[in-house]
Amino acid sequence: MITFEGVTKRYRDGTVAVDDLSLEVPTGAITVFVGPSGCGKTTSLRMINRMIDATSGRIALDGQDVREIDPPTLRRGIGYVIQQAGLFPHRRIVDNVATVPYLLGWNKKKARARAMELLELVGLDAGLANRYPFQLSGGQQQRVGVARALAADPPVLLMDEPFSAVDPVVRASLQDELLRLQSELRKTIVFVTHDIDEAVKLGDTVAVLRVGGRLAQMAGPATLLTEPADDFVRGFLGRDRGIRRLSFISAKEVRLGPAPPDLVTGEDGRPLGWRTGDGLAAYGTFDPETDSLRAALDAALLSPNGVAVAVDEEGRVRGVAGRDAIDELLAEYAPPVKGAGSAEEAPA
Ligand SMILES: Nc1ncnc2c1ncn2[C@@H]1O[C@H](COP(=O)(O)OP(=O)(O)OP(=O)(O)O)[C@@H](O)[C@H]1O
Repeated sequence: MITFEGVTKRYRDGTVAVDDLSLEVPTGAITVFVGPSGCGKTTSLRMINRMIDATSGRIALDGQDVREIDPPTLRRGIGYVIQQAGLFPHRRIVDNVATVPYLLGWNKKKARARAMELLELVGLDAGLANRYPFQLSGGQQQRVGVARALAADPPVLLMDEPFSAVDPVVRASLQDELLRLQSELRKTIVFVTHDIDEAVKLGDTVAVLRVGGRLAQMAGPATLLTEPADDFVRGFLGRDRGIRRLSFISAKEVRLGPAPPDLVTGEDGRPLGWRTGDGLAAYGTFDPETDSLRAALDAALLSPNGVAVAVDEEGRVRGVAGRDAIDELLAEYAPPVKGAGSAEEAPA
């Protein structure tokens, strides 16, 4: 566990970047620091591995004050991933990943073998190992950055906007990959982002900071979306807060009706499309057993007639949900925001 106890950072010019911050980062889970630009996210993160020292207060790692641990020892147990990966441009990918093992004095063979293992772990082809960073896409470089941070198997990982320099599609796949990795590795991860969607997707716990480095609210994503602490948090979550919340509600609740005859299915029971005058139109599907209400809504929006097709795990049609069935649940879980106050500070 990482504990912040009344931590303040005042820079030399008098800027108070973090003000009396107290919070706990649980072991083996992802804690996201989110908030508008300049709210002290990066400063808070870097005080953990002492790239920045706190002005006052205490940060402890499993009970030990980080100021009592010399920085190289401290950083050996803390992986660090930054935006645009920060790879060494003149080192091959394999040697970039092996950076920390080399520093730890491992022999080259062992360090490279570990690097190859890690490349596989983050989903990169072994054929990329001998390339240089500029020969990789942005998304691949970011994966290398994650592999490098994991090289010495540190229990703690600090990630500072690691996916913000890549396009939204690559970004979503990097996020999915991180969640997959985390389900295996169970690291203590502190993840900084200014993107609330990324925060609620990745965080087991989300800490919302406001400018001045003050904690506005710390909660699990579902609680954050349902019970924002104040107008600032409500404003930061945005007007589509209700829609985001749907991701945390099971689609099992959607009332299904029988599939109408104009839904054409194949012999295997899988949908082929909606019959129209001149062919088949697109359809959207969701699996009520595993998907969220958000997926059901997306499926309804994808179909020209607004009807979502419910399928089983094999993709076979189980029934359909019309907009009325989905609207019933939307009215319950995502009612229109009444009299939402304006945020003190606009989100980044
Ligand atoms: N070395 C420094 N000297 C003076 N002020 C600084 C320094 N580094 C950061 N700051 C200020 O401290 C505040 C917090 O900065 P920080 O980088 O921690 O915020 P952030 O939330 O990570 O922002 P962003 O999302 O824009 O990266 C900002 O007002 C910033 O200008």
